[in-house]
Amino acid sequence: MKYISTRGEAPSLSFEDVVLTGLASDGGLYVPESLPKFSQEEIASWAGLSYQELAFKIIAPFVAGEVPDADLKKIIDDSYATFRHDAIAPLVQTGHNEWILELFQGPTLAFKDFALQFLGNLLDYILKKRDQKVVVMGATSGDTGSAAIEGCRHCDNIDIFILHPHNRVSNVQRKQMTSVLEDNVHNIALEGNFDDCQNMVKASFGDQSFLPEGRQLVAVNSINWARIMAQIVYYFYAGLALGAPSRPVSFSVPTGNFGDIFAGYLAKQMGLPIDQLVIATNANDILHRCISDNDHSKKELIHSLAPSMDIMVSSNFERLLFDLYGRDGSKIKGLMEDFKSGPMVLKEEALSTARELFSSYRLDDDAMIKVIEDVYESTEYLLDPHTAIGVEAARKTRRRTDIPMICLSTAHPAKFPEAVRKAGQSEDPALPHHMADLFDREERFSVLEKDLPKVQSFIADNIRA
Ligand SMILES: Cc1ncc(COP(=O)(O)O)c(C=O)c1O
Ligand SMILES: N[C@@H](CCOP(=O)(O)O)C(=O)O
Repeated sequence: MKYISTRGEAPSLSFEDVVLTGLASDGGLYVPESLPKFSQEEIASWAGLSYQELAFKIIAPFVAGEVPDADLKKIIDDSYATFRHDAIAPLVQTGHNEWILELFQGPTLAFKDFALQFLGNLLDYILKKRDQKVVVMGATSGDTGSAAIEGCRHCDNIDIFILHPHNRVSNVQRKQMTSVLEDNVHNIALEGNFDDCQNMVKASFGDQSFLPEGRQLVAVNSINWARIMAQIVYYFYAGLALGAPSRPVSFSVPTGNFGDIFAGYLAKQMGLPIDQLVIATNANDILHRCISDNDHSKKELIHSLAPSMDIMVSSNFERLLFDLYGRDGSKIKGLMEDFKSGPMVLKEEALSTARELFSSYRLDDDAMIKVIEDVYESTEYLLDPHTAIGVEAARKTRRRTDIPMICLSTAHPAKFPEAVRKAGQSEDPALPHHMADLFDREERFSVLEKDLPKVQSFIADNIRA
């Protein structure tokens, strides 16, 4: 299996090399040269497999033997051993044929654990085998950071630097990151927004000369292919649990960087019968505007009560565009260059395919709060703000009620007490037992200006020998 860049100029890479990178050298994102495809019979034969067994079936073709099967199975087993629910991704019914897929049962209470506990173990394995040390640099709007830190904190061969927007993540999210005090973990609170953090990460991948000799950057954001790959699994898992492939299923996905829903799109290309894929956005609605009005233009980022989705430039949209433009890297290069200085306008054919593939909907904070209230009143189920956006987007855009609609619950409500209180809850939702003392833990982080050379010197100064 080879991995190629969406901008067509960077060298193709093997699986292990693609895991050890982030952006391609031409600024593009890596994707597999071709996707594994599964027949309906093969998918049907997976009914009843455990999450870990299914993960192996789906991930192994992408690894293509570069990691021996027994080692890959162990990495998968270790990665999901820390989840709090035996089903790993349990389903809960909230309405007629409407389901919540709880993706927050991992150690840091968000869907990011599915890929990042796996990526942490995979990196540890590859780096030990190669006797190599790397620098992980990531940007977070709150959830990727803690999941990546949890996945990498025990890796001797990794120094990890996570940039979060100062005062723009919830207190629980900040504490989860900044109370990890291992020598190899560094939190930077950047005086800027998530897009500023993400831009710094991307710029640093483009020019890594600030690093000591022999070190390279590795991404933990969804620009890293391994993130997307691991997220494909739960689409198959939920689909199989609700009758696929004998019947289709639909998904609604709270969306920011477009990684999670892109994994759903890939599951569909690989053979899972998916009817609808709903892009659910908060007020930072560039993707909804793009699908509904062909308006993919940047606006000022809004600070919302679903802060993890406060993202304007959705990195993984480029991976979809690559497919929509016939996998022609030169066209994507041109589009992305134009987008630096103005809106991106999709050509008619690409837009109409995107509209066949995706529905979209946007919710602002007031509407989202009302959904948390209403769902709690009718079911006593407490949604987190991001999930609430997904649930309402599903209800508003659903075409067929005879097809199960699965709303991805991307975070635990305890991470966002502010929104939950506004939705009428008299107490903050309880944190799980392993985090009960979170607010008593010591914190360590550095506040830095939005200045790339300063951030890069901070990183260079703190890399262990
Ligand atoms: C809780 C939560 N929901 C939804 C999203 C959006 O996911 P994606 O960026 O993969 O679109 C994120 C982060 O991006 C998140 O942390
Ligand atoms: N919501 C994310 C933003 C980063 O997205 P990623 O999936 O590309 O890592 C976060 O919580 O950090």
